[in-house]
Amino acid sequence: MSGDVIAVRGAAVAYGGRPVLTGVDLQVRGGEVVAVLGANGSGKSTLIRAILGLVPLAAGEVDLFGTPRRRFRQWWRVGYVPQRLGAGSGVPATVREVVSAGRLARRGLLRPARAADRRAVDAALDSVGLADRAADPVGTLSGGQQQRTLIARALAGEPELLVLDEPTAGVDAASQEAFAGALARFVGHGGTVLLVAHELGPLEPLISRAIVVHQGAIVHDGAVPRPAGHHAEPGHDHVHPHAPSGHETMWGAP
Ligand SMILES: Nc1ncnc2c1ncn2[C@@H]1O[C@H](COP(=O)(O)OP(=O)(O)OP(=O)(O)O)[C@@H](O)[C@H]1O
Repeated sequence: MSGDVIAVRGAAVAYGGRPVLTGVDLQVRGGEVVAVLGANGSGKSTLIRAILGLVPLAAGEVDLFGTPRRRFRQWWRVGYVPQRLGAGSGVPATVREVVSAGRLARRGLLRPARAADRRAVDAALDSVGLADRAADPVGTLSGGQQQRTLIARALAGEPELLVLDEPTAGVDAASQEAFAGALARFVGHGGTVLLVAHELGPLEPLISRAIVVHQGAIVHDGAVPRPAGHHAEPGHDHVHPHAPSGHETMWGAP
């Protein structure tokens, strides 16, 4: 039994027989903020989805909070922010409704919301700077604000571990700053973070460790690597989460 929040040993994932991750070992300890970097298609999202059990492992093991993931039931301890809201879902939910959904794992579906639930939702909205938009339909928000809504939904559950897939990809500067602030507060309260990032931007000072995924394997685990090539130039403004193939990212080949 380890004190790791996440422990991955020898993990492999294949889609339709095609290996996408192989031989992945990763430990994340309590209080760490670990960034998962790598070129488009390298397997970053697949890694975090495998950790959460959203895609099956072809080999290897994952433990969450010291429990084999197959037996892990305490999902309120984990907040997950997927890559983006489904475009044009047409659901006219308000920001507060979406964020309140983050309380469900805490309170169970049948028990009515209590003051503590409302407080947690208010705190989460505040933390991402959306308190004044709480009553607005999510669809009227900018992409960055919608992304912040998903982050608030995860924070509302008061998780111990936050797993985020490209939380700032294609997001405006104000939303990036708001997210960095929310993350700093979460970490300040002892939270643990695993996040996929294309570029770190204002998150960089918060990152305690970076791993780089290249062609389905972890090729670096340690300090945040230095940006390379033209992406390192001041003023380079990369906002495309999914660059066309052939376009090298700043975290490209090791
Ligand atoms: N559901 C799926 N079915 C089949 N192949 C998939 C599926 N999801 C991802 N892949 C493929 O697996 C590989 C890794 O994808 P993944 O999304 O993990 O990469 P990524 O590093 O997160 O990329 P990006 O930065 O573009 O999000 C890619 O070649 C991708 O096309």
